[in-house]
Amino acid sequence: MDFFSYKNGELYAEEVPVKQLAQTYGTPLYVYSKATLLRHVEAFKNAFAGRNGLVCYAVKANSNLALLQLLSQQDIGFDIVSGGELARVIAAGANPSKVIFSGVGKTEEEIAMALEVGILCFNVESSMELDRINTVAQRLGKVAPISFRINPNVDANTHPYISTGLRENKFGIPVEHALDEYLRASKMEHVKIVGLDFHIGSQLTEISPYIDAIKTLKSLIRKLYAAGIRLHHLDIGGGLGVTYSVEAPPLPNELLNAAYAELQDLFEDVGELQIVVEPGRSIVANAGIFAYKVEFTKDNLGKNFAIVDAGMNDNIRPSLYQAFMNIITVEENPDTELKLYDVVGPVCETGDFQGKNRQLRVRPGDLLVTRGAGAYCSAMGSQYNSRPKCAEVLVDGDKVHLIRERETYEDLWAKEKLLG
Ligand SMILES: Cc1ncc(COP(=O)(O)O)c(C=O)c1O
Ligand SMILES: N[C@@H](CCCC[NH3+])C(=O)O
Repeated sequence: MDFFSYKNGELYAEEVPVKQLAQTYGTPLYVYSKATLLRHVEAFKNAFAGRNGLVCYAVKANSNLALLQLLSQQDIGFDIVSGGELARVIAAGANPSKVIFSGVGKTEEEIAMALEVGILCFNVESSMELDRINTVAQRLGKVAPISFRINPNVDANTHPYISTGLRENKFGIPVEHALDEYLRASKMEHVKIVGLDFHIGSQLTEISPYIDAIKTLKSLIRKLYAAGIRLHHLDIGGGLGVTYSVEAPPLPNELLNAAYAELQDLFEDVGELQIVVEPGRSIVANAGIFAYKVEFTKDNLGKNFAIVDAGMNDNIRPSLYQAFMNIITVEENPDTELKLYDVVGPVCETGDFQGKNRQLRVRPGDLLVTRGAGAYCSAMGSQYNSRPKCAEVLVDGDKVHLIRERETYEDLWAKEKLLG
């Protein structure tokens, strides 16, 4: 069921007309559907089919406090990559004991903060990071739970900027070094080995790269057990893709079924490990839309532009990854001529577009919507060109919650200081 659908020629978010939201809260505007978000969380939880699993939502995809609050109420954990994300999940009321800390550049302060609040584990991404965690834990009189993020050198078949499991990518430690690092960690007094992790990329539309990674890591896990190192969990990362246009990514239960099937022989030998997943995009992307207004249309010698009030600062995905995101009109406008448009923003960059060559029936003043905008859109927003960050609302049936106020001009320079 699509909670963003047309009724009488007009787009609704659950039971609220998008036009009404735009009138009340202005544009550009991010609109999220609570029912969609919760359905996606349930799909992951159910995919474990009663087995020992943990869903850790990847906060980077959308870190709005109210959304984190809603997610933590679903009794799931979080995957974080910074002290800021840790502070956010705590502020949202999450339990730190379900937080996994990923990322290649954890600072001493971030490690200390995570140890003080008692997170589930650090996904260690380098030899030096292991030493740093052990040293900080020693200083604080703690034992840090750790898991190594292993780079299995598999091709995730996705955009090069969001591929993370190849040797040439900065993430994780090479599988060839893994046994030595685990052995080193096993001798450290202030770390405790609890798991093994991989995350090979984002917007994956096939199961096979996950299975290739699991195959590689199964033999590593056997070597660890032979060396007397036992694990509590195996974290298979996030990365499950979503449908932006014609992609048909696997469903969470298809991924988990395939993973369990591949792991069966290992689990028979070493016992069943908890499986952790770190989904971001597949939880929030299609739970959100981005609504904006057409300010002008113009015809430059046969090339049509729809100039909108949303810029690359609000949603950078099309500019940064040439990402295709579906653009639809809020009113179906059957009487308006269908034309081919580049949907461009007000930012002074040629790369400032939401979509190119789109067949649309639009007039100035009309509202457009980019679909699939719940993930990596607001979260990657900036104030470039001194554009205040947009408002965000969460729709729940016929109720609307303003979950981020539109920034004011004063907010733009709130942290800046004039010379004395
Ligand atoms: C370590 C880690 N976990 C989880 C995710 C979430 O990925 P996705 O939003 O593709 O599910 C990412 C981002 O790719 C990541 O870097
Ligand atoms: N920002 C990327 C995904 C990055 C994944 C983070 N590891 C996107 O919008 O597709």
